[in-house]
Amino acid sequence: MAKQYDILCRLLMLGDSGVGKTCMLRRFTDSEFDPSHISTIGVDFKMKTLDIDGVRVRVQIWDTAGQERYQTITKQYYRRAQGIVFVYDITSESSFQHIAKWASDVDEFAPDRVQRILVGNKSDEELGRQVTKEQGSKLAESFGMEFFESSASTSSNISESFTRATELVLQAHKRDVDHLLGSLDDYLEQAALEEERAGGYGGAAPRACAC
Ligand SMILES: Nc1nc2c(ncn2[C@@H]2O[C@H](COP(=O)(O)OP(=O)(O)OP(=O)(O)O)[C@@H](O)[C@H]2O)c(=O)[nH]1
Repeated sequence: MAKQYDILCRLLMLGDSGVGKTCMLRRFTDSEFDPSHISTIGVDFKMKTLDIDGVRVRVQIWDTAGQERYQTITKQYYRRAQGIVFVYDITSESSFQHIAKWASDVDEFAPDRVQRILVGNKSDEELGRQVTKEQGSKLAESFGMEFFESSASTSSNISESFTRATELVLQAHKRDVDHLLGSLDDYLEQAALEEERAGGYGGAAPRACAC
């Protein structure tokens, strides 16, 4: 059977519990928003295929638990990440302050070449805003990251954020794309197996995502 993608790209979402990582991912892959907060246990993932400049990129996005008690588990996933989406909640000053701690963990545990973006989520909650757009932008700049404000609720900048993170990974690997294609074949085989075993997101999502 013909391959449905050219490259597999692995992104990892990091940020405090409750900032909206799972909601962002669901919005991106399933176009859904569920206002309830069920904390992620450990890690979960979803996949979506993007067309970036004619390259079919199968993006595997790992959604990690923000809760401290899962950190030992989640850190094991940093090593294989190619892109990191740091997320804070614009209505939570503490989640913004903690980005420095998430970034320092990534420095310690992720590959040197990992690409990063910063996302301030819940931009629809203007009345509860505790972190200005300028603060977010400055922090991102200080870490050399691109910055977005998003809303999983309204869908604002959700696709843009994940797509940009994927583009950055592709750019970073452009020179050794042949090597990437080879090694990512293994990833896809493994991912397909895991997806089949897990039945997608907690068994609720269809196996083939809307890509
Ligand atoms: N208003 C608003 N609420 C949001 C948005 N994104 C998420 N939420 C709400 O924030 C809460 C937490 O969202 P989750 O996606 O479960 O948060 P999380 O970061 O995955 O949390 P952990 O799994 O514990 O790490 C939920 O009640 C969501 O409904 C958003 O863009 N706008």
